[in-house]
Amino acid sequence: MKPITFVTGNANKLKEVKEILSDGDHPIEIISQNLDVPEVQGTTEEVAIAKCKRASELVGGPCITEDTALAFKALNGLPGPYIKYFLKELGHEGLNTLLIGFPTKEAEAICTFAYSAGPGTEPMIFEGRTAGTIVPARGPPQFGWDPCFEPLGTGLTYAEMPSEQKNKLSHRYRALDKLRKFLQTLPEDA
Ligand SMILES: O=P(O)(O)OP(=O)(O)OP(=O)(O)OC[C@H]1O[C@@H](n2cnc3c(O)ncnc32)[C@H](O)[C@@H]1O
Ligand SMILES: [Mg+2]
Repeated sequence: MKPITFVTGNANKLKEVKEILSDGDHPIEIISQNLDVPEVQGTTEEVAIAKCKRASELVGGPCITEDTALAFKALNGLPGPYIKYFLKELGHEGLNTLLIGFPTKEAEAICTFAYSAGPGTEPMIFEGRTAGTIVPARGPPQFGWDPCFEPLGTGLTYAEMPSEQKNKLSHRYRALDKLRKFLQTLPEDA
């Protein structure tokens, strides 16, 4: 199948997407474009759809984009799609501090891929979720909030896991599993 263009400014996302999609019987080749696409406010779906529409206009053809949200149960899903700015201003410690006084530290990592067939078309959405707990940072701080997210039942934060382990249970893996199945149905000349 033809390679697909992934528009992202995040090198860690790109690395994981390549690892996950190159694995298995039908590897999918990724071409990346590092473009800074403006992100609107709204639900994770609204943010993902608007970003993919804009990305396909910039690319001038089909593309995929990805949005990651971290939803705290005690905060009714916030910071959600705004986690990037919360992490930047508050750090790992601040994310924990936010939850002081709340009875639950439960959170959900949400990955939303969007596929656009080209400018002017309505993007399709593929979502993956992984449930976990917000904990004081453990493990190498290489990728975003990985050190303070512990998926349920693992006893390890994302940052403490080998990448093969994260890539088998992550929000990103679960969304890509759906996207992969869809991409395989596209005609060769799409
Ligand atoms: O260009 P794009 O693809 O938008 O890349 P971005 O870094 O701006 O990414 P988002 O807008 O989706 O913001 C998500 C934030 O969550 C972080 N993040 C994304 N996936 C993650 C993961 O699997 N583990 C930890 N942090 C992650 C990422 O570094 C950002 O700070
Ligand atoms: Mg972004």
